[in-house]
Amino acid sequence: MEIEQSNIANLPTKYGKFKIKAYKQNNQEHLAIMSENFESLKEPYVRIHSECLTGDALGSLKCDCGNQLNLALQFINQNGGLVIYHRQEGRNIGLLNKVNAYALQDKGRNTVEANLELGFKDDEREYSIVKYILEDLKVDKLKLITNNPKKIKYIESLGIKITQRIPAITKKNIYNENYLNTKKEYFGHYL
Ligand SMILES: Nc1nc2c(ncn2[C@@H]2O[C@H](COP(=O)(O)OP(=O)(O)OP(=O)(O)O)[C@@H](O)[C@H]2O)c(=O)[nH]1
Ligand SMILES: [Zn+2]
Repeated sequence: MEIEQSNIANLPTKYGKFKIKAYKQNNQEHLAIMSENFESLKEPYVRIHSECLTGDALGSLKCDCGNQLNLALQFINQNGGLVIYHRQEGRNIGLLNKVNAYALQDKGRNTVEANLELGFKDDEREYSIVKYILEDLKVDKLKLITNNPKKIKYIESLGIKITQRIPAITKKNIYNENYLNTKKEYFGHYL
């Protein structure tokens, strides 16, 4: 697998100062966003955040992604660690297909039914680039910020030790209630 890497650069943000490094694999560009003390940490906090343009950049209320990203950046800036911004939009079906899935949700399908109706699996994400980034940054032990038990299993199956799970819970609203219920009941998220 051919992976291109950037140099490390400074990124001051409203949450505080970070260092960033980019990785490119098959036209998907991912980002490692590190706290300034990252190199000195033996067991960093890590958030693997799947891209959600509508939630992360547009303030969509249909999901919890934007709030989870804000929380994670704030937490990691204060407590030390790494956010991997994993550019697998729409659980890796891409933005156009996610909008089609949203159109089906407007007609009453839930997030899983919509994916299946479009011919996709319920979740198309894969984590090989995450393994690569963690190895590159010399992380073999971490505290993972997630509610997703499947994500924990995937990361552990890559040979990475998770010593603690930190919940990433955000507020419900009338637009994301169904989405969060499906995550809890179908995917088994700790919500
Ligand atoms: N296909 C599809 N993807 C969605 C939908 N809503 C959000 N997403 C994507 O779902 C991904 C986030 O996955 P989630 O299931 O919310 O959470 P997770 O990453 O598995 O688990 P956490 O670590 O607990 O956040 C992002 O890539 C979003 O773009 C949807 O209705 N359909
Ligand atoms: Zn989202």
